[in-house]
Amino acid sequence: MRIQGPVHSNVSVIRQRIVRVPPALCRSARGRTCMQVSCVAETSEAAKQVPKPTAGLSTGAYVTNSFGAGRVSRDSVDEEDVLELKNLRNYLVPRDSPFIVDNNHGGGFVGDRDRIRLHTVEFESADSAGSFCADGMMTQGDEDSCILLPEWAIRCGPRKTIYFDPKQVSAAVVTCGGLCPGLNDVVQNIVYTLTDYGVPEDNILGIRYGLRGFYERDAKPITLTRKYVDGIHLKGGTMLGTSRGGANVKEIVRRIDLWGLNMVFVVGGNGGNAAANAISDECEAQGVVCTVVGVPKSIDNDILLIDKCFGFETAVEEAQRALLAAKVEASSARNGLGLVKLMGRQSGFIAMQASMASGVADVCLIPEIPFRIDKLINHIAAVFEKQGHCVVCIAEGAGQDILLNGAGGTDASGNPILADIGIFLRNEFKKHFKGDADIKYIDPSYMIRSVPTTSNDRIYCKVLGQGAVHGAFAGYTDITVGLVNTHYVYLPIPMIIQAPRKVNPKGRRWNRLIAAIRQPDFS
Ligand SMILES: Nc1ncnc2c1ncn2[C@@H]1O[C@H](COP(=O)(O)OP(=O)(O)O)[C@@H](O)[C@H]1O
Ligand SMILES: O=P(O)(O)OC[C@H]1O[C@](O)(COP(=O)(O)O)[C@@H](O)[C@@H]1O
Repeated sequence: MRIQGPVHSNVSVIRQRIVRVPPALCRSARGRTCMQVSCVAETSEAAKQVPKPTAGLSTGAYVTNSFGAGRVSRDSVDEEDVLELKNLRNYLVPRDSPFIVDNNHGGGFVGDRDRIRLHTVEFESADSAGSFCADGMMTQGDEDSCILLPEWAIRCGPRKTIYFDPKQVSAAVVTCGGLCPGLNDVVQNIVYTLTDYGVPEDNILGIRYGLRGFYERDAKPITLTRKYVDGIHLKGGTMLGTSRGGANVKEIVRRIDLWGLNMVFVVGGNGGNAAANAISDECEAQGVVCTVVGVPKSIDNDILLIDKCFGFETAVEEAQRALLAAKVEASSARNGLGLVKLMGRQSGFIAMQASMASGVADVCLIPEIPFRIDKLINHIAAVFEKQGHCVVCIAEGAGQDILLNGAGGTDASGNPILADIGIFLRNEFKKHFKGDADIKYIDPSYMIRSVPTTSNDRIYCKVLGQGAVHGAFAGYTDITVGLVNTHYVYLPIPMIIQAPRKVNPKGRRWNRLIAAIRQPDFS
């Protein structure tokens, strides 16, 4: 549907509120994420400079940032402290959900005001582990990058009131970026859920080979029927195809308009969600009423706020197999050294979790934590001394700073092209240990991301596929769906694409690993 003039979607971001913080509240904020606020408020001169509450806004203790308001005190929670979502409801006609007849199979519905708490831990003091940035998220893995978040996120799920007539829905599904276990599962469940609402099968398009498939002549979209997607979850990869680059957003929106699409589902990572956001904005600018919903995919698990991306658990399962193989090889040789390189361009989640899960890694190196080769080699020598062999796990993005010939440049999507740290380290180890170590190098990267999902991920993908469609029928747009604090929520896409999520070098998860494997500091 096209309307005259630009669509002004019905508010999305938190209302801007800058509220004076009483010193008492600042103290109760335990000197953590609200630092910026409390520092200002504790000095009386500075406090005078903090704007007074705007008329009509309830007094609370919040500070605004680009996408949300940060909570300062739980006492002051009010109705609006929630990550609001964009919606197109002003342009759509509300109606009953078709599932109302049997109260959604007896399971009931989710209300628009149902919400999930984003701040779940109450810390005793600023000394408690993890208390820093407790009311927010870190975008860069360091303390300066802490962004405050509101208290709540809107719950994902089916609503009693929907904003599209299922018979009039024309939807498209696209997968983009690198492979990840579960892409087919998500596509399948989007199709199943759309047809459950009553969307005619002929009206569901599968876009081929990523975003370029919207407009490239040699990759015509396919019709996604239930029969077509039956059983696709048993295979790895994506039956739609994927690619990097090709995000010609104007051209994409031209096709959306031409084909009369009113729902677009983008299954992608930080890049894919950025594309979804750009498509949503362009639709808005051109007055095209189409809801755009992302499903966050990242084998690197590097999406802000999301507990874990679909496929990540499967990837860890596969990755730890490579570590187990490295252990068998290494422990069968005198001074055996098993070196395993895993994916993780900017975030070391796979390496960290696989190392922890395997119980055989002696060293884990991730992009977030720099290391020195001499210190690493000394440690490996010490491990040889103690146990006769050593297993080293390295994420592909680690140690890029020490590589002599960085690959440089970017791929078609603008992601940095990395130099091969695995080969480099293997050569360095060979140079150093000469004939005194038996080095086996394993790079299972593409094997890991091409497998079908394990059962937990399969279930997760089902919920995400269903949730994406429920969000679209609810009239929301520019949203993504994910598991946050073990609940399914909708998040505004601009919130999650600010930066890739990283392992917190001072966090409990990393700390548990290095304690378990007794890894010293290599910096
Ligand atoms: N900032 C952006 N704006 C619009 N499109 C983008 C942006 N970043 C990436 N894309 C597009 O999103 C798609 C997927 O991005 P990519 O980085 O390859 O994978 P991922 O979605 O896994 O991060 C590509 O087609 C890419 O061109
Ligand atoms: O060889 P490709 O397809 O560019 O993929 C390599 C990259 O894909 C990843 O697995 C995931 O990247 P995306 O999330 O951008 O798809 C990275 O870990 C890895 O660097």
